[in-house]
Amino acid sequence: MKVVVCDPIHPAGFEILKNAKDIELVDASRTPKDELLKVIEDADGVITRSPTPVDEKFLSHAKKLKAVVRAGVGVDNVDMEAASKKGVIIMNVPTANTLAAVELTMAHLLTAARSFTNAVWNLKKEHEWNREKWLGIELAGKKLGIIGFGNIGSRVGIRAKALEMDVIAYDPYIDPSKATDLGCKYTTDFEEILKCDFITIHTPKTKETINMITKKEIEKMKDGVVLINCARGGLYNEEDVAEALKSGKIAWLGIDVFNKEPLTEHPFFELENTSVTPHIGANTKESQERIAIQAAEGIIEALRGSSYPNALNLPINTANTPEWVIKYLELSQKMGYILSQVINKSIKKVKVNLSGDISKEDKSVLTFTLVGLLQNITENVNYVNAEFLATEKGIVTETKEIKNDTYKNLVNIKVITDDGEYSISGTMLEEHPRIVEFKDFDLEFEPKGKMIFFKNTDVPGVIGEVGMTLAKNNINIADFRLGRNKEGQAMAVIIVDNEVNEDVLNELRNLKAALSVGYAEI
Ligand SMILES: NC(=O)c1ccc[n+]([C@@H]2O[C@H](COP(=O)([O-])OP(=O)(O)OC[C@H]3O[C@@H](n4cnc5c(N)ncnc54)[C@H](O)[C@@H]3O)[C@@H](O)[C@H]2O)c1
Ligand SMILES: O=C(O)CC[C@@H](O)C(=O)O
Repeated sequence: MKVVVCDPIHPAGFEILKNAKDIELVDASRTPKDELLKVIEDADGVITRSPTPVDEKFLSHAKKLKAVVRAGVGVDNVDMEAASKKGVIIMNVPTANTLAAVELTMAHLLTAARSFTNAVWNLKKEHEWNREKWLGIELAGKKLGIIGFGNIGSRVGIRAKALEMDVIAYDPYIDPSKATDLGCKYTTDFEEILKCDFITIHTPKTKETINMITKKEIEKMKDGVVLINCARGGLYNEEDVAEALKSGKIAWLGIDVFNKEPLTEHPFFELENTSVTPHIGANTKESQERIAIQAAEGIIEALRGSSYPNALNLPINTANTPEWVIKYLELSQKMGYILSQVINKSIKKVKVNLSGDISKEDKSVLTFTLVGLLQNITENVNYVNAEFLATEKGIVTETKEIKNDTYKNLVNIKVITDDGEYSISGTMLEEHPRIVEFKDFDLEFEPKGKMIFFKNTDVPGVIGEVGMTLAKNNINIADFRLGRNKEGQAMAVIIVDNEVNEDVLNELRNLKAALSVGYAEI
């Protein structure tokens, strides 16, 4: 399997990839981005950092791509929808660079308080001894507003508390105790953040957070406020912030990330009251080593199919899913796969009816069912793209909770095609997967092996005729299950040991009592 490393990573990551016997490593970390598109054409996996956008263009060139590891946190440069449609699994390395980003934020905060970079520059490069000019302010006793109180924001809070700042956290998506347990105030009132002496942002770049600070918000801020952004370019509107820096409304901006990167010219670089760094939040020896190791291990595991650490577009996080749920998901996929083999008309609708605790997992059950169902219809279907592919094929899907008094949990799949409805139900009996209904007939069998589904009018002698036909073709019956209905019909599921070809199935179809004959193999 070919893994292309698209951006520089720590040597420890290269070492792991080189030592993996089943991996062919291509180091394209110094390859110009337009040439990279050629290199990734036959890549099974790639490792990227922020300079490599994983967009439609990238994805359309990488025809064999199965997984991408973003060696860092932010995935704002990954087209998640396009990747999911193509069945490409996207993973990131979420906490390996947290401390590095936290410490850079603290550096910008302290720099802002003491005009540190300017004082250093003034003495070293301009050779001036200016003690009066570099009059700073103390962080102690000042209010720090933190927007986004996740891995980085919360640790900035801890450090700011140690510097005796009053910390206010704004993050509508956390439990307030995450902030209050650390001695920080929690607010849902954004205006309260705007009234702080220092404001730092640590959110992902989303539709909601782009331009979170614009002229309108700046007007509500204190005169002489300090802004820090070590998260993503564009969370603060660059033009509006530049204007306020010029007027002195904002006393200082500490910034590591920009709307367009890389860049060497920017209005912020021309201003004295800014500290600017070239997106080095994650750049410490320790963090880069951790990231590279985790990224290399992650891509290998994903390509081997053993696990998908920190996958962002999988329908379920297998690490956190209870074993019993996984068994039901596997059963749903098998049931979908059985139906895909007996149905020969195009699918119009898939209904997943669930009963018991499994009904809480309806989305995952639907995904696994679709993977099974589409297996024979579509190439490269997987858990990431199954729903997209179903929608693309015009298949309507629906999940519903139903009542059943017989089983603790039940999964019923109904597939509607041009020639009618196909139904299959399954459950786990003493931890073993069992089909308990097929095409509205109650019967019980294990979804395994070579299965003939024989539907007939319920008249004497049919079982004998079926047995004779199979025997004549040297097909041994391993198991025989029968279900009957009130309309005088029967359904047999015959599990056989030997190959069953179309001629044998046609012989069975020609038996007088036969109504329909299907075949599936798992
Ligand atoms: N400069 C760098 O090199 C560097 C390094 C690492 C991370 N980052 C960036 O830092 C940011 C934070 O990373 P993290 O690891 O702390 O992520 P995280 O997911 O742990 O935390 C993000 C927090 O933002 C919150 N949030 C989301 N939308 C919000 C909104 N509208 N308002 C308020 N809060 C909101 C979330 O609830 C979450 O708690 C990301 O953008 C990441 O890409 C930058
Ligand atoms: O080094 C990088 O690729 C970006 C690091 C950082 O912005 C991240 O999101 O993890």
